[in-house]
Amino acid sequence: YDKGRRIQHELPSLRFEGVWTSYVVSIVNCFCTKFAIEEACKKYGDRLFAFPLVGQWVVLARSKEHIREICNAPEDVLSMEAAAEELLQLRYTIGPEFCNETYHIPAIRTSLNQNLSVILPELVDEIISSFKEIDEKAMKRWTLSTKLVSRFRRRGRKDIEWVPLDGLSTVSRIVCRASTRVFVGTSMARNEEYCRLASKFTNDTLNAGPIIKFLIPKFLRPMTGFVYRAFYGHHRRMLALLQPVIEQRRMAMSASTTRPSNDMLSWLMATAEPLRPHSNESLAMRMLNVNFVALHTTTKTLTHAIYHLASQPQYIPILREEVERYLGADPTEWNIGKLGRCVKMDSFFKETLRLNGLGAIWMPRLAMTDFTFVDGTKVTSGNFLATAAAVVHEDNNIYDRPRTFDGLRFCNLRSSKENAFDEGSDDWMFRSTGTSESYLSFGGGRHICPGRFFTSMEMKCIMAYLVLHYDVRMPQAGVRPPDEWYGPTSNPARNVMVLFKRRELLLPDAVNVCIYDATSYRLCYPRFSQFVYIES
Ligand code: HEM
Repeated sequence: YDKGRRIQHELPSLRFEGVWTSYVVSIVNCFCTKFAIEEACKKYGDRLFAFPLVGQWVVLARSKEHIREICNAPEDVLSMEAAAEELLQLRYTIGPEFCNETYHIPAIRTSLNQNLSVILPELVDEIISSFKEIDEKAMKRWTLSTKLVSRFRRRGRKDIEWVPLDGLSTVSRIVCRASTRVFVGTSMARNEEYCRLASKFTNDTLNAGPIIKFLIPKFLRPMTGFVYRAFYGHHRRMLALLQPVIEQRRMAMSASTTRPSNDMLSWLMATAEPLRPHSNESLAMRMLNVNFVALHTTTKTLTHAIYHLASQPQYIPILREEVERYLGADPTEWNIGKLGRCVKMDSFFKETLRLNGLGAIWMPRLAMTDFTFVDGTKVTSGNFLATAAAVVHEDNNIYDRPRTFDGLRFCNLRSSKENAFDEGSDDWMFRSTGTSESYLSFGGGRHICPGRFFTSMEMKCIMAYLVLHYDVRMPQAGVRPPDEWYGPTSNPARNVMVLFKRRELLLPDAVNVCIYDATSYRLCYPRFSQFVYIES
């Protein structure tokens, strides 16, 4: 444990730098990591400093110059793969094959991103279907129980309309179904066992990694990993579910030269097969890994966004108006171009990720050789580096009123720039998928998140469907549940009920009210929450 500290003795660190005192401080820091990092940043300004996490010292960077250098450093100098492997003990939790071969990354980077417009209709279809499923189950249960209660308590109809749903698990269900539809297809998206396994695998892996790292001595880790994998049996269960689908795809691929379907499984097979044929086990495991990087990140972000929306319902009409204007009420007609015009919703997600990202420390890197920054600061081989992302995101030299959630912050910044909406302008910086040294939500450099375009599209479709069909609020008006922190990682609060109310969308066909739209000088009437223009 102390090795990292000793070789980094030339870097400043918060008080208590001794072997045992630093260990105690690291445990105390566990309960207030974000605050402790902020304190250190105040003390050391733009300098690099060493920060004790439990069992691990990490060198933190917050200045633009240092972050840029970390992003630009080659993999064999500052390695992201080695850092993730070590911090999450991926070799033992997921398996050595995952660490040795990462062909799922090019599949996401090229095939998924190139096919976004092709997969959009499937994604939307699954979102509609999962909302309907949740809706029916929850509404039935709630209406029944509320009716019974109301008989005794004489509650009014108003109460019955608002249905409480667990925020995190509802979002998790929708994201899992929508992503799985794009990754494997309809059969698995509707398979309860598959979705449960995909989410459980991520949680188990994220919990087991740090436990193995901090509690198990190195020589016992291979055996612990073996026992862990055998006990949980994620791979075995995934193989049992996916084997028939993989066999079917293989047959379709050998029968014709074209790919059988446009989903992640087919892209993985197409990427892997020319190099060397991959076993069914290997492909099933690879699918688990894609779920590992895709599901919890999207679920967390979308839940945070819904908590913001429900606690600040003034944003609902703003987002709804934008969705009605650019996407329209019929989700089957949504496309990438129309989604791209929803700049307010895009800004809402970007602001959510700024304030409620994945944690206080992002972009971990392991120094494979000694690394010297331009200002002369040297980080010796074997040390971990990372960025103090939460501090950067709440820096008042970069953002105005940085601790306040302003859902339209980036939209306003975008429109304040001349020609920001023109083709070829640099407005990408203000888009949710744009990154810079002051916005680190998707990392940076060669490891920048390749799934950010997909996740942005997915979250926008879900949110658009939500605001079109529901009103949301928190049980206690205006109160957002505080995030839960585990050391440097943050999560949206669990077991929090969000109240949903289905909107009355269906107006009678023969509407006897026409509205004069002053912007387009046309008459229109409201239908399906959209304005239908009367052309002649
Ligand atoms: C809101 C959702 C998401 C967030 C906040 C997020 C964030 C990140 C971050 C911070 C990194 C590390 C970058 C670095 O260290 O420089 C990363 C890497 C990665 N992400 Fe995401 N991500 C999200 C969704 C997704 C999705 C949906 C996918 C897959 C479809 C995905 C696939 C990956 C992969 C494969 C990597 C590793 C890239 C590499 O090693 O080169 N992510 N992501």
